[in-house]
Amino acid sequence: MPGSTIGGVAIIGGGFGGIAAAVKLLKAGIDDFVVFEQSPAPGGTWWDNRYPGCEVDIPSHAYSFSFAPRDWPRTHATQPELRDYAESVVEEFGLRPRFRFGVRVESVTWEEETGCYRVRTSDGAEEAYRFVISAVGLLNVPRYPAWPGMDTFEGVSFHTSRWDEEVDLTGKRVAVVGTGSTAVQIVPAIAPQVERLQVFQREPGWVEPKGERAFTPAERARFRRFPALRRLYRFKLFLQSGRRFKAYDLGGREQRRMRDLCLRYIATAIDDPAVRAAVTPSYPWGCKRPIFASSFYPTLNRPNVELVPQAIKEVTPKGVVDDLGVEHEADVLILSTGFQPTRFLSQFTVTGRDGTDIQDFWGDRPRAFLGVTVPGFPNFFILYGPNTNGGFSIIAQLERQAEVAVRAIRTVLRKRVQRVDTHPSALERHVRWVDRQLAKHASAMDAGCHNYYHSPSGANVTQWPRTHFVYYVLCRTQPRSALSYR
Ligand SMILES: Cc1cc2nc3c(=O)[nH]c(=O)nc-3n(C[C@H](O)[C@H](O)[C@H](O)COP(=O)(O)OP(=O)(O)OC[C@H]3O[C@@H](n4cnc5c(N)ncnc54)[C@H](O)[C@@H]3O)c2cc1C
Repeated sequence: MPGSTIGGVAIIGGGFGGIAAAVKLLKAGIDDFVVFEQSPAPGGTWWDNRYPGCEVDIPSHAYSFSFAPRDWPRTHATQPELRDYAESVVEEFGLRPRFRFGVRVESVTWEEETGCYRVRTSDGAEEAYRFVISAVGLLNVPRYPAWPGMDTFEGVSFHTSRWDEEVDLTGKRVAVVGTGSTAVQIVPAIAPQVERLQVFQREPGWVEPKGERAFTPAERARFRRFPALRRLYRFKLFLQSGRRFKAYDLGGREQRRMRDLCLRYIATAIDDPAVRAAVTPSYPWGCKRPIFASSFYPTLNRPNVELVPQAIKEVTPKGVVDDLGVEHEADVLILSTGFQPTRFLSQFTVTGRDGTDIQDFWGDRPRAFLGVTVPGFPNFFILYGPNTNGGFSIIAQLERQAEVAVRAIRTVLRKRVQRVDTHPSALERHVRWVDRQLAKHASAMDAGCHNYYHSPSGANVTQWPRTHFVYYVLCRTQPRSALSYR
């Protein structure tokens, strides 16, 4: 764009990924950046998901930034606490003036002549930036089912990530569709309030008690007084997650241990033998995302709650029809049907060198070196990209990705070159390694469950196959030979 000013870094998305990128840039001494966020506030996942009972599944001292420790009141933070945390990190690092809230990025297009991306936004602006960091998340675009009759429903219907706060559920007949990580939080939270709650389950998940509790005042005081203790506790949580990780090995002892733990939990927490049978999965632990919930199973014992172990096949004006053809009337239909994680970067168009659209480059197999860079898309970085989901705390994974991006940007600036790009062979090697690791993983395509990890051709495109420590080491060591600067 001749004559126009060229910006430094455009960060797209103001969730924890965008915030991590912004702070890492500042810490590297790079302060020429902007964060585009379509919502009116930071937080991403924790801004969008406001359903009753929403909270994180993993311990908060691990699910927080290494550079922004917090005096967490509970082992697992609630959604309002996490939203507040996002706000407070934005304040602490003075990021607010860098945010452009309410602005959606529509496209980024590489321009060979200027060595910049043209960034087009929903407010009609077009600006040039030397670098782009995409932080638009993995679980950001809701998945709406295509059941026949959906638009004929006379009650109220909404997706869990678009919770309608105007709707009072008191005394209503409510149908929750889905029994994944979100539904198991909503069901116990709304059961005492509604007249009748039907929970539709297509396929059960392996559920383990979460063990959430408030920290005692003494524990909190110790963490405040001795920050090294808190760091040690965080480190211990990551170490323990390494043991859990072994359970993904199908033939291993840990796999059996996790199954037994979950089976014992079913036996002790659920009264009705028919419900116990219905919630018992027939596939290996770890095939689907493991579910952490301490109050879901006990809630199924309530007289006003019914588990319907059937998928939905149709919606009528009065309710839903299950796979067996039985109609269930409902006033409110809550779609706990998840997101569209395999459609990476569907939120905006990315055009790289020679006018290549990233979706054409990917076809049915979204792939990126370490999940972050893609050959032919210079100076472009993806956070929470292909095959990075897992590794315990996504915040930790996001920090590693932001570090890869910021180190590369700093190298471009230090070497006074125009661009950084990825050797195609480095990407192909990385993908082959990921595929080899995932072939032994409980989430493999043929392990026998429905999960959200696979693209239509069957490639697992979302999951990181090893622990966070392995990711950490690879992110520190591999970019040196995989990235080229000129
Ligand atoms: C209900 C739920 C529970 C979860 N629980 C856990 C958990 O227990 N542990 C865990 O590790 N992870 C969990 N996750 C995953 C969670 O998404 C990540 O931990 C993390 O919050 C992802 O941050 P992000 O910034 O990458 O993406 P997001 O939080 O999704 O943020 C992306 C941001 O990009 C913005 N955006 C998207 N497109 C555009 C555009 N074109 N222009 C401008 N802005 C755009 C969005 O508005 C959003 O604010 C959970 C996810 C969900 C949905």
